[in-house]
Amino acid sequence: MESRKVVINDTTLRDGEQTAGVAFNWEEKLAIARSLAAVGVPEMEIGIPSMGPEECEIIAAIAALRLPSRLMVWGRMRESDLEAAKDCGAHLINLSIPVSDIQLQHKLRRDREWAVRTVNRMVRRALDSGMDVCVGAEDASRAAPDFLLKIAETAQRAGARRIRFADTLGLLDPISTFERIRRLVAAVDLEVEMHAHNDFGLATANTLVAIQAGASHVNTTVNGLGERAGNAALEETVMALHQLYQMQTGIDVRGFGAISELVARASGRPVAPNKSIVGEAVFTHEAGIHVDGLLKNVLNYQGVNPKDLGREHRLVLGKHSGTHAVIQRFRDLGIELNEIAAAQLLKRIRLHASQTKRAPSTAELMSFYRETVASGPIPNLPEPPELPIIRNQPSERHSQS
Ligand SMILES: CC(=O)SCCNC(=O)CCNC(=O)[C@H](O)C(C)(C)COP(=O)(O)OP(=O)(O)OC[C@H]1O[C@@H](n2cnc3c(N)ncnc32)[C@H](O)[C@@H]1OP(=O)(O)O
Ligand SMILES: O=C(O)CCC(=O)C(=O)O
Repeated sequence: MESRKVVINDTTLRDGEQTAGVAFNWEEKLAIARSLAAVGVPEMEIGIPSMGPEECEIIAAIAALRLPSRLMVWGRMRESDLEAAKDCGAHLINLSIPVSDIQLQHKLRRDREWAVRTVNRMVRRALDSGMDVCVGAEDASRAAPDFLLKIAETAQRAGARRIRFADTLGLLDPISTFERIRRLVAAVDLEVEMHAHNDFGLATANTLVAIQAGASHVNTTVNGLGERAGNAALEETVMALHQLYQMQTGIDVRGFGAISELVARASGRPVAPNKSIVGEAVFTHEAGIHVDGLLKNVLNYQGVNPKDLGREHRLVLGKHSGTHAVIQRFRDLGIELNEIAAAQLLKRIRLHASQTKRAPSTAELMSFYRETVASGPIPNLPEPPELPIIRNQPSERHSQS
């Protein structure tokens, strides 16, 4: 892809915190904001001033940090929400309005004409308060396409700088996302921001496709936190932009592990071991063919380079191991196995894995080895080393790159 820059507007502190049961305290909000700014996230949506004075104070405290990131707050298309937001110190306000008929009629009990009039009036009012304005087109994916364009044109005429396309229920697939965003980008001279939800597991894919269709801004959350199934994950979106499209975001991905842990702790939502990019297990390998391939040349089974994230490949022994992995592991422990011994030990390791559902520790491996030596003559099998060698090899981690 071309060297066009895309702006990440991370909404961990707004949509992320909307996850049912999540409530960040003051320190956690400040710490998350600081961490996002430290890795170079250029924009963040930090809260909802209309929630009341306490929320406004937290927002103002984040603003007082004078982070290098632009700060957005969220509000409804209401005077009261604008009033609440105007002294918080945010640079941008996202004024949200549902644009699907279902939500206009059955949530707000309004019609399309009301929506157009309201966007026109509220954007102008918001500009008077000195903030830049984004119009949040809620439920845009279920809106009549021509009506969405009318809202966007109205927003532009009134002076908004951006329109957010919200796939509020996560109903789009990549092809429909591409078509809708391309149409929106072609119709208006506004920044276009994609806000994707993950109800079908497509949030990151839809976000990437929106960028291909011309979106200038995208919303993400750390660990993909957010309403229901969450939003597009920051770490997935940024890594994919860098690696798959050679697009730059200015974000230092080496900080993702720490931010992920911080947000997991603060949200009480642990990260699944297989969660892309930041999951504990995403660079761990057991399968014999994979480990053999990695040992011969790491590129055989390396899609993402763990070093880019400050991590390492980790090899573990288990039910699916092969003899090459066993030989290498014992070599690391100072023992050169022959193939017969490796095959015997592999059997023992498989039995252990089936019984315990975990990798053997170093001490257990050494005990398997002693059992193997004791069990009968295996040509050229050395005596087990003395204990200091075991103590010198405490780590279960094997760096391969
Ligand atoms: C899709 C999204 O994520 S949108 C963001 C949603 N986020 C949140 O709701 C989290 C924070 N929310 C809150 O703290 C509260 O809901 C508040 C402070 C915003 C509002 O609280 P309350 O005034 O008690 O209203 P409540 O939440 O029960 O109902 C929502 C009201 O907002 C109205 N509303 C909803 N969206 C909009 C909108 N975009 N523009 C104008 N009004 C809206 C509803 O019609 C309803 O108004 P009504 O009382 O006239 O029927
Ligand atoms: O209107 C917006 O700003 C988008 C709100 C949102 O979080 C959503 O629709 O999923």
